[in-house]
Amino acid sequence: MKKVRVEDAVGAVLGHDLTKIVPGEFKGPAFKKGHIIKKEDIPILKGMGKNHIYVIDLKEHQIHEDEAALRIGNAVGGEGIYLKGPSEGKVSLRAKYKGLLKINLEALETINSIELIILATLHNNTLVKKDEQVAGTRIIPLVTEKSKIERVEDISKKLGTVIKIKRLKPKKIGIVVTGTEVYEGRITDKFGPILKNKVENYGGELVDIRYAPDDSSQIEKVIEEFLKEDVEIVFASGGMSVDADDVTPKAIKNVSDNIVTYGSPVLPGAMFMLAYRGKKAIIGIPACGMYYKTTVFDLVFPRILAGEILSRKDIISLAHGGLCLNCDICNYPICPFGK
Ligand SMILES: Nc1nc2c(c(=O)[nH]1)N[C@H]1C(S)=C(S)[C@@H](COP(=O)(O)OP(=O)(O)OC[C@H]3O[C@@H](n4cnc5c(N)ncnc54)[C@H](O)[C@@H]3O)O[C@H]1N2
Ligand code: MOO
Repeated sequence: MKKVRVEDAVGAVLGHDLTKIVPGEFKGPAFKKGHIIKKEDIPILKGMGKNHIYVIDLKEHQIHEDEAALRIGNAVGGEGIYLKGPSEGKVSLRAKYKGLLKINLEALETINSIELIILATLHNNTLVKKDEQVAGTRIIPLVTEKSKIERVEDISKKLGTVIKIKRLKPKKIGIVVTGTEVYEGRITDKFGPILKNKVENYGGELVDIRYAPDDSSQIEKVIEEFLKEDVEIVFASGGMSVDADDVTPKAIKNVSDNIVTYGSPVLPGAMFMLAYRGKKAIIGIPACGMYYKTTVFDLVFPRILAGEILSRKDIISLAHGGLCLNCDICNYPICPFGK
């Protein structure tokens, strides 16, 4: 540390806390270790009886925690991210808009392998709100080598954007509610309104809810109509499991050219189906989607709205964290489900 005149200390980094005491009123640090001295601090320091202070002698190859955190934040934050701070050496990364958080896990791990640098994030694929904090970063000591920050910048360049937010696009959605009991009016449709609500909450554009009995060709006919009307995502609800009348998977199979999965390693959601006709997704939603507040549907649908074409591997990787706790009050996404 170096002793300097207060007047000469502007821009320098304070080497230790400076305590201020006003009898009966205040005792505490007026300036904290690591604070960068500003011009307006000079009269305050003099008023505290400080004509000289100890500052950290920052060498050419070193960087202060505030600047380091800002540089890491700028290097790792991509589309849809803004920075807040630094505050006490930490920079937070926030969402510019509502969307799907994408974390490059390989890059995240590589960056955190650099000693004394930390970057903590929410889980990949979390649906985040505007202004929500999605990550935080800092270095551990007050000062570190510039070369470490340059490594973070290199990793971000080589491995691609580390943290970004994908916007959800308001895709056109058609719902076909299956079940002869509903089609014939024996029971009131409870599934359609629930799915309509989900579409609205996630920001999709509902075209129509149509009905079909447990007859494969009639379900196919409704799906085909939707596809002709430029619907981009079709939901088919019910009839997804093993009963003699469960024909929805067969209907989806017949109208699709790519079956990604029938069955998902998620509970609730075992009987879920995802298929594509070209880029149009056809989603079979089992009746659990009507009963439980959150199911596999909530893990998959935002990703499809964000423009992702999901593979079988994406569905398989839902297994870890795919068991819902089935809480009395559902706090999803603030829970382990889908993480
Ligand atoms: N023996 C087995 N039983 C069940 C299995 C299984 O593998 N073996 N799977 C279970 C799972 S997992 C689910 S999820 C459920 C339901 O699957 P489905 O999608 O086939 O459901 P449905 O048979 O069509 O209907 C079940 C129940 O819900 C009522 N329903 C359906 N749609 C509507 C609607 N639009 N409005 C109101 N009510 C509706 C329907 O009338 C039935 O009562 O199967 C488990 N069983
Ligand atoms: O598809 Mo059922 O989903 O597991 O309750």
